[in-house]
Amino acid sequence: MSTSKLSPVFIEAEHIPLAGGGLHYYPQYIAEPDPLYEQLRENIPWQQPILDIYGRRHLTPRLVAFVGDSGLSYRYSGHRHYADVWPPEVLALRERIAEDTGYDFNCALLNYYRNGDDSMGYHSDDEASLGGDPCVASLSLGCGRDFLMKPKGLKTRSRKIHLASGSLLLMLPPTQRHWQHALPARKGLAQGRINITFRKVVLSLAD
Ligand SMILES: O=C(O)CCC(=O)C(=O)O
Ligand SMILES: [Fe+2]
Repeated sequence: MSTSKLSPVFIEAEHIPLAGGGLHYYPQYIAEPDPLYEQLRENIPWQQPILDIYGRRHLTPRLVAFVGDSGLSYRYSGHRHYADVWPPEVLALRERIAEDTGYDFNCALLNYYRNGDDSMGYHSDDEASLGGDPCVASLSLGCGRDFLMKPKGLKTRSRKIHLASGSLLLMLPPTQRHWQHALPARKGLAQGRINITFRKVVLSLAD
């Protein structure tokens, strides 16, 4: 049997067990995140979709993009989104994450939080098109931000994880079934952050 030397990425990995799920957190998955952050911020065709919440229209409080394998679409936040082609640096990340974790993905949602006013509310990544129990891999670049989690049905958070620049958070099955997560606003924070969540749309289940 071959014994391969573990890279620092895995030595520092933290497993966070959750009742009905679990996380793997790799704080320094990317050694030099700043150039990648700048590159994506400048080159991704960011959009700000309009959300319909109880009949009122709101601009999404962050910028988004959706990339993936050709022809793939994914329904989230009330709209169907068609995948843009993979930017080469995001495709390379997908391949590296698949190799390192054993999970493969066919699309990614990118979120650009321009400053601390931008946010994402509580939700689960549990769309039918992701199949019953998806693994979601979340890569963070730029300003560190708090990521909150709470069991479905509870009002208050029960976990807070500070997502550092260059970190990778794996939300393991069946986390999406039992937990919600959010990225709250942090008033006064001037720096931006980009998060990429890699997902696998199960084509036969696409709605
Ligand atoms: O920005 C984050 O860390 C979370 C993003 C997220 O939950 C999502 O895209 O579904
Ligand atoms: Fe999410």
